[in-house]
Amino acid sequence: MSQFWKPGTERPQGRVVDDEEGGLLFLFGSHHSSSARHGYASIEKQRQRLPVSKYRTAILYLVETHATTIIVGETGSGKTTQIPQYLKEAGWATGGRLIACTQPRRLAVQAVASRVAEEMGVKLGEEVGYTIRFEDVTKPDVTVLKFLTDGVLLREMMDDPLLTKYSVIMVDEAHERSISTDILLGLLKKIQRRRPELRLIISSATIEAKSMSDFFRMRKKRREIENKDHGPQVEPAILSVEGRGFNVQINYAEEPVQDYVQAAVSTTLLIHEREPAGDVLVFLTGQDDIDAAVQLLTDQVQTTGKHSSGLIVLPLYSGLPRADQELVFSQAPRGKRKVVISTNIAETSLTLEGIVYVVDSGFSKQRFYNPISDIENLVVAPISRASARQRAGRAGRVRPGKCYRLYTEEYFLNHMPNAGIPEIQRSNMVSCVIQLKALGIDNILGFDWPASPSAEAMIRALEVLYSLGILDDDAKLTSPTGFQVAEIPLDPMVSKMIIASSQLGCSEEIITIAAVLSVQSIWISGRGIQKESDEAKLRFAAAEGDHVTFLNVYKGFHQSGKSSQWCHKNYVNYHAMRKVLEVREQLKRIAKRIGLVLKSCESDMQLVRKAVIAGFFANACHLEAYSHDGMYKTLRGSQEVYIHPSSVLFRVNPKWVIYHSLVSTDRQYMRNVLTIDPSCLLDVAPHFYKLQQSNHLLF
Ligand SMILES: Nc1ncnc2c1ncn2[C@@H]1O[C@H](COP(=O)(O)OP(=O)(O)OP(=O)(O)O)[C@@H](O)[C@H]1O
Repeated sequence: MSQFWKPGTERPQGRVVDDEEGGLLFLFGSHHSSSARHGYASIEKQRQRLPVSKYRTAILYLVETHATTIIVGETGSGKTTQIPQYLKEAGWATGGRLIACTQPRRLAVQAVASRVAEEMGVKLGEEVGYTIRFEDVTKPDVTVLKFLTDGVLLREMMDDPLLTKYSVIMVDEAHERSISTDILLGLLKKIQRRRPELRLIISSATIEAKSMSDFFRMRKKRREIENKDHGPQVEPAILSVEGRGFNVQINYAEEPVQDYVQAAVSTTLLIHEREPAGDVLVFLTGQDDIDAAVQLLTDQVQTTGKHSSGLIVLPLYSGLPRADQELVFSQAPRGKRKVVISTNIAETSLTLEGIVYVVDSGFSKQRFYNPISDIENLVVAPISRASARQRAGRAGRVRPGKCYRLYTEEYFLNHMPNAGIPEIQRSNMVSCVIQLKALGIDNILGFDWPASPSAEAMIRALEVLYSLGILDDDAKLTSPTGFQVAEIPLDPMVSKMIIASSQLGCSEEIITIAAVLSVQSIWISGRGIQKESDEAKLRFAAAEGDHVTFLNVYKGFHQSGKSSQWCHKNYVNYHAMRKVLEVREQLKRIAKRIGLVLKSCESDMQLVRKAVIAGFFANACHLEAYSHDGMYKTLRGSQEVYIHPSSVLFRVNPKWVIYHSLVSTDRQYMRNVLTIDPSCLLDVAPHFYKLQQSNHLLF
């Protein structure tokens, strides 16, 4: 590999722990309680070896004496798995109180909770439990350590605004600055003023510690009052945990790579050919990239035949069904090498035990929102150095590892941004505004954020919510629509579409469509199979567009007995369809809970179209009369957009359409497109559109 790779000079990610007790490779057990096997070090010894264990007393002292403690430490130092246990051991979970530890991602919540349960020798769901969207694995009065996503903790606030059952809340991976983490931090700061006994722990990377500390520092007057009461110190404490896990050798590409998917595949094959045993974790950007890489790896393995028996390739992205996601935790059979190809879902908090090699493309899909055009795009963008370190840190957790960065060292050192932009500053704010409104926070513009979103984005969000009938003239949630939308954990436009479908009598169909829209793509696409997959798509194509086409696919899948062969034959992604089934069931449960009527309209697609328009009327577009290349203009904002090649309406170019989302490459492309009758826009959203005398629709 030396022609392509050059060892880097970045400070090593970790140190090699001395082999005093039984050999490096035998320090840690497997994910699912293997500590007793093969003479592995006992879990207690593993815990003691983690760098954070030397700080146990200091951490407990700071938490006792400070309202907020910010803990900074390298990846793998043991923050997530150990600190909640220390708190429990020190008595913070007595008297019916709970300790919470939040994570930005669902998969990490489950993985960390099961590891901590294993370390404590208890059954998951009893003393140690977790809650993620649609899934609660906790037991009332029994669970004392609870892992949850920050989004779920926000939802808990709707029932218990002061989060009274928690004694300590640890916000983990705060440096990721996910939108939910930032809202949570703003709200926790408010709660702290009303509940001085509540303790916060913010675990963060170094670069963010100072800004977190500034954010939680209270104003002088307040400080003086509270210090008189001899309560905890209100100045945040910062503790830096020194020490890391195992050594990770960093290798950089010698030249910039042209095609990171192909480069990731070649690097994986080289690792497989030349490196000793150990699993590989590859970071790409999204389902399309990952499916393409899985396909390429499988093809190359088959054509060369060289590696055929040795590789097990597993995709990992949020659109995969749970059971498939969990496969990444299983051990590869003896003599086989597992290759996990993942989005940044695996970037933080996860320990995949067999991983020795990490291949980092240097890219991830990131949201970028433009409040002027009101367009939010998921863009493939370079990651930050903080992310690159997190990715490298996925190797070296249970033994030394290697990381192959598919970019040059010069790029890493001189061009890669140090940290990413907080999500709240590059996102559409509609969901966030609804959440705050549902929590009774009316003065959204005056809310104390760790990083303020732009005023334009806020105003845009208020406008959109008003036009959807979710907020009233006083910017309060409407009843029942606004409150119902707040209960559905989806984009408000999708939620509004579901609510409208209940009134129109087509909720069964619309819930299916909403479930399909929640996965990235239900089609199998990739290099070399485009023609076949396009032909297969035509079998389901509906003149109305993609939404109705999805209903045809769902029907076919259902009639086939949910068969994987049927999917394979029709170039439909079986994983994605299983996820659709999962989400569909969850949405039906929520719909029932909030009093929606579940009903099918059979084949009346007019009703389906009307319901889609009720949510997405703001995304209406008109084909430009003079355009020969299918250029549309959005009615609102007059932005140039085109139908995405993956749409069944690509090249059909109907006159009027609405889209679900935009992707930006060389142009702005509309994904998931439906033909509409413009008069319907006036029926459904008369407050939003009006007819000009010349019969043109005006926004
Ligand atoms: N499922 C697991 N199987 C084996 N070892 C594990 C597992 N989970 C954690 N560990 C061990 O515990 C160490 C600390 O993990 P922990 O998640 O607490 O670290 P952290 O400091 O929070 O890092 P990060 O910020 O990357 O999440 C890991 O490096 C690994 O050695």
